[in-house]
Amino acid sequence: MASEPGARAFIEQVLDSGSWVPWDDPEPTLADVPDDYRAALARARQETGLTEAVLTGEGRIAGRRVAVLAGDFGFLGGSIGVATAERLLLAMERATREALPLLVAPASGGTRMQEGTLAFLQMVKITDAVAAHRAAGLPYLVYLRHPTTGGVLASWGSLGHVTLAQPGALIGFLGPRAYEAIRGEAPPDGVQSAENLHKHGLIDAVVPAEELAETIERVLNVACAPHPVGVRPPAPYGSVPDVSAWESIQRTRRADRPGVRDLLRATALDVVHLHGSLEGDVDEGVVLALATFGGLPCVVVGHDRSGPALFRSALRVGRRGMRLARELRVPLLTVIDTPGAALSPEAEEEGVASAIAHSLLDLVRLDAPTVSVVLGQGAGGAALALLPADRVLCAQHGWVSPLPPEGASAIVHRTPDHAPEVAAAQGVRSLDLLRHGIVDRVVPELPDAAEEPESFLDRMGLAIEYELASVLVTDPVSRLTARRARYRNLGRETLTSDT
Ligand SMILES: CC(C)(COP(=O)(O)OP(=O)(O)OC[C@H]1O[C@@H](n2cnc3c(N)ncnc32)[C@H](O)[C@@H]1OP(=O)(O)O)[C@@H](O)C(=O)NCCC(=O)NCCSC(=O)CC(=O)O
Repeated sequence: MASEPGARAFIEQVLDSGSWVPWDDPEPTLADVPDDYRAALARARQETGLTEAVLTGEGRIAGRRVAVLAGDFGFLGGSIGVATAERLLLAMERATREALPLLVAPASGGTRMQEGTLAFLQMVKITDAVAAHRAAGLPYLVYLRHPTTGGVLASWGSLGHVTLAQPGALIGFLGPRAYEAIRGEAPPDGVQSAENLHKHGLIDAVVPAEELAETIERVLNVACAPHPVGVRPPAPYGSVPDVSAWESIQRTRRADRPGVRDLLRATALDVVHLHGSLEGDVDEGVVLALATFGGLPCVVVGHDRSGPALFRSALRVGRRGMRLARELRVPLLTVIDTPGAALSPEAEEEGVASAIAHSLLDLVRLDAPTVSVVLGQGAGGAALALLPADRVLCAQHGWVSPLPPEGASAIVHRTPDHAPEVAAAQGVRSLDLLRHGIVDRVVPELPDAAEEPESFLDRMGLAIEYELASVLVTDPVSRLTARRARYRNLGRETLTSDT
């Protein structure tokens, strides 16, 4: 790929025109530098007009203040020495102090070889500064430019709430020059490309620099959205019709029933689809996105009914969504629409049950406000893993059952043929869920979502907006207390005492 435009060109391309304000100190200096390194530094300064391999400062994206840290590969391969690290550190600390989102855009050969191990260990303090910034609830956004390698990728380049990359960029841990020297052969073609890492769940999206500002704007519209001051409830819906469980189940299985992607398309704004766990898991069975509903922000984790059965990877992607909601301090919206988790030898061996348990563990105690929506099918542990929330909405034909009704019938009757009666007896319908306090509000379908997708989705979008507003205005301590009490008390009214 053609050589990377320098840090200055990148900054000009991405920030609002004329908004850049540099933060860098004039000339970082190192004592006791060998002559050849001193000469290389002087040459790099002369050739690039920069004083170090990173530029730091602030500017605006769509009018919003953002701190920016950009690497310049032309300066000693964008490598990180002690002075470079100091500059990064000071900028990260200032961004945290001034409560600014950070956009970091490295282009680097990694640790500066001329400075050796002391430079290598700088990764620790840079990572600590990233941790402090994230702990302050501030968005940390990464744009990986060509090339990004070594300790930069293995520290501040891989810790984004959202990670984007330049098309065609070489991105890898051990860069090809070192790989070939150490392993005696060139790395296979294409492995260290932005596109390949995206495919493997390590990068959310590959975005040209000229489109970056627009993507960052949407991310910040979600991550920095103001909280509502009040809540306007939607009109009441009237009573929930008494249709059979089996009729609802069949209606939710219609191929043309709208799913989470349709919900986002029809009712949300600022949608940024995220991809994978950023730790190497990808799963087409789950949607992870940032979005706003009526201006209210949320992280969306939803089952994609058009995707495959859920494996452990889907649950890991979901848990990333929970972490994002907690760290960015925005509500989590989960959308349940699954015929069930993968039932296969591989799923057993990779621990799908353990993944469900860990998802549930994270969700029941999640600090962030939570709203869940039973949009359609809600079979088994895969549904449960996303269900518990401060507020639970259910589409009229949505249902929740311990396993697919045919499986329940097989356990009780040794044949799947009694699924309709078993589903009725198990109380899986929205009407039953409402009666038991498992859901708070049932959103009508007239007569079902597939027959009136636009108006159903509008109704659901408004209901979500209302619930997001109500969880956002509730004080966090009482919200968490109420959530715990709700699940603690579930089903207790059905107990009798002999004494
Ligand atoms: C990044 C690259 C793909 C870029 O290849 P290119 O052909 O475009 O460029 P290049 O190799 O000629 O490099 C351009 C100039 O930058 C210099 N340069 C590159 N990386 C450097 C570094 N880390 N320290 C000091 N100088 C560096 C080169 O010497 C060269 O200088 P001149 O022009 O004067 O000759 C390659 O350099 C590469 O594969 N590097 C290895 C990356 C890597 O594995 N780093 C790990 C470092 S250890 C580390 O970071 C810690 C860890 O891994 O945890």
